[in-house]
Amino acid sequence: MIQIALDRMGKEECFKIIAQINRYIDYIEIGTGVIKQYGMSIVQEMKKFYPEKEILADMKTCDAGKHETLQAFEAGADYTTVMGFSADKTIIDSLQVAEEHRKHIVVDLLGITSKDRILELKEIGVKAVSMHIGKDMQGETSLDYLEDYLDVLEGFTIFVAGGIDPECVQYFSKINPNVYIIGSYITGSKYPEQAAKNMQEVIGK
Ligand SMILES: O=C([C@H](O)CO)[C@H](O)[C@H](O)COP(=O)(O)O
Repeated sequence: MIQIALDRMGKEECFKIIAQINRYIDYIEIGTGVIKQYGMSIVQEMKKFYPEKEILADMKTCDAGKHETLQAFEAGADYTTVMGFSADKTIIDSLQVAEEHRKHIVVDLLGITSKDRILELKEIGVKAVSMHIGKDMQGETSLDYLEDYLDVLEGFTIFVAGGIDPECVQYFSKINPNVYIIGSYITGSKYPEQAAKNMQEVIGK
């Protein structure tokens, strides 16, 4: 499945892109910077326009788990993100809110290299994780490391993110992701619809 990540763009452009690529995507991510710009109202509007899509608010919560998770769900998000390096209490509080609302938490593993931490996350009840290479580290990180995590990722729903384009899908596919998060390859393209179609063809449904 494909999640489009809407980052570094204005509200009008976010809606324009989704209108163009709607048929190729399953999840719509409202990026962290976009939420910082517009607040929770853009999450609310996106869900109103696309109720059939899974809406993920990329809150990147690292403290005040209960409050921020509630903010995302009350705005209509189906998924919200919590950072893997957060205190266990933050993650557990977020998971609890998700359970109460029958919604979902994706724990973002940005910056986490310890397999033990991933196993701890499983212990405390995390169901979905995102193997994420941050914007500022893309191009500096060899993607070969991904398959070293296959054993500890077993049993999680796996999201992958970080500069994914048709050429590097082969590296990410080694960990059998459930959801590919694609941002700039589509949103930075002159032809977003064609780019989204390319990704769908490479990834398959
Ligand atoms: O989470 C993201 C990043 O930290 C910027 O906020 C992006 O949504 C994610 O990396 C996907 O975008 P691309 O890397 O541009 O594909």
